[in-house]
Amino acid sequence: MNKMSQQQAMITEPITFYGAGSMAEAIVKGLIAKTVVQASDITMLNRSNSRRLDELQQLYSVKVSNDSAAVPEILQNSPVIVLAIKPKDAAEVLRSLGPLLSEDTLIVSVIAGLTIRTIQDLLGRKQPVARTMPNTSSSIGLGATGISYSKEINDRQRQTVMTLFGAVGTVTIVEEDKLEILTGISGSGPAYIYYMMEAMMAAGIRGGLTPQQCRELTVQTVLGAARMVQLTGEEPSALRAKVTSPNGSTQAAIETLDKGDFFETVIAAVARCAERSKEMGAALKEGIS
Ligand SMILES: NC(=O)C1=CN([C@@H]2O[C@H](COP(=O)(O)OP(=O)(O)OC[C@H]3O[C@@H](n4cnc5c(N)ncnc54)[C@H](O)[C@@H]3O)[C@@H](O)[C@H]2O)C=CC1
Ligand SMILES: O=C(O)[C@@H]1CCC=N1
Repeated sequence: MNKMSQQQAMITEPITFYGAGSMAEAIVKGLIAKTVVQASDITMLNRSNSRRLDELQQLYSVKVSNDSAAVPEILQNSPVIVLAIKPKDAAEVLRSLGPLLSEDTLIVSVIAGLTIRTIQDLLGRKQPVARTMPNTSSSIGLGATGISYSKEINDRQRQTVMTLFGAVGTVTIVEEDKLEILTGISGSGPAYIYYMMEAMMAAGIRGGLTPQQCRELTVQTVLGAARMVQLTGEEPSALRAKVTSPNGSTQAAIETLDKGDFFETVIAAVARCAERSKEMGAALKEGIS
C-alpha cells in the first residue's frame, strides 16, 4: 500500500458531483475549506430535492441542478464526474451517463461495492475510472480515502484524484480487491467509533454525570487516544498496556469487554461490512446481464 498525505495543488477543471447527499457534501465542504477547487467550478446534481440543492448552494456557493433538460449538457461539459449516488441508483445513472461522456472524461466513484469493471460495463465504454472509498470525516479535512485506478487513467487524471482526496485527508492506494476490507475499516469505521462513544456516554449518564460532561469527556478521550497513536508512533496494544494497571480498574473493564468477545466481534463486524460491500457490488453486476 502506498500512503500519501495532503497535496497542495489546485484543481482548475470543472467537477460535477452526481448525487448531493452526505458523502458528496462531506467532500465538497472539505474542498471548499481548503480552497483546492473554486466553488464556481463545482456543480452538484440530484434527482429532485430542490430544497437540498438550495441549501448546498447557500452554504458553499456551488452551482446546482436537478433540471433534467440541463443535466446532460452539464455532464457533457464536465471533465471530472464524481458518482456519489446510492448503489441502488447506480445502474440507471451509469447507463444514461455512458453516451454523454468524452473518451477522457474522468469518472470518480465513491459508491461502496461497485467495481471498476461494472462501472465500465454499465457505461458501455472503457472510461478512465478512479474507484474510491472515502469517509465523512473528509468534511473537516480528516478523511481517510482508499483509491484504486482503472488502467485507462492517465497521470494527469491520477494527480487530479490525489489532489481531490488529498485535500480532505489521507489517501491510501490499494489493489481493487482490497477496497472492500478497507471499507470495513475506514469507510464505515467512523460509525463504529460513534457507536462506542454513544455507549460510553450512556454509561456516564447512568452513572450520574450530565450529558454535557459525558460528551466532553468522551470526545476528548477518543481524540486523545487517536492522537497518542499518531504522535507517539507506538502500537495501540502498547499504549493500552500503559493504561492497564495490574488488577486495576482498566483490567476489570477490558475483561468485561472480553466476556463480550469485543476483539473478535470488531473483526467480525469489519469482515461483515466488507462482505456486504461485495454483495452490493455483485447485485449491481448481476443487473447487467
Ligand atoms: N455516507 C458515508 O459515510 C459514505 C458513503 N459512501 C458512498 O457514497 C454514496 C452516497 O452515499 P450518501 O451520500 O451517504 O447517500 P445519500 O442518500 O445521502 O445521497 C445520495 C444522493 O444521490 C442523489 N440521487 C439518487 N439518484 C439520483 C439520480 N438518478 N440522479 C441524480 N441524483 C440522484 C440523491 O438525491 C442524493 O442526493 C453511496 O454509494 C455510498 O456507498 C462512501 C463512503 C462513505
Ligand atoms: O454504509 C454504507 O453502505 C456506506 C459505505 C461506507 C459508509 N457508508
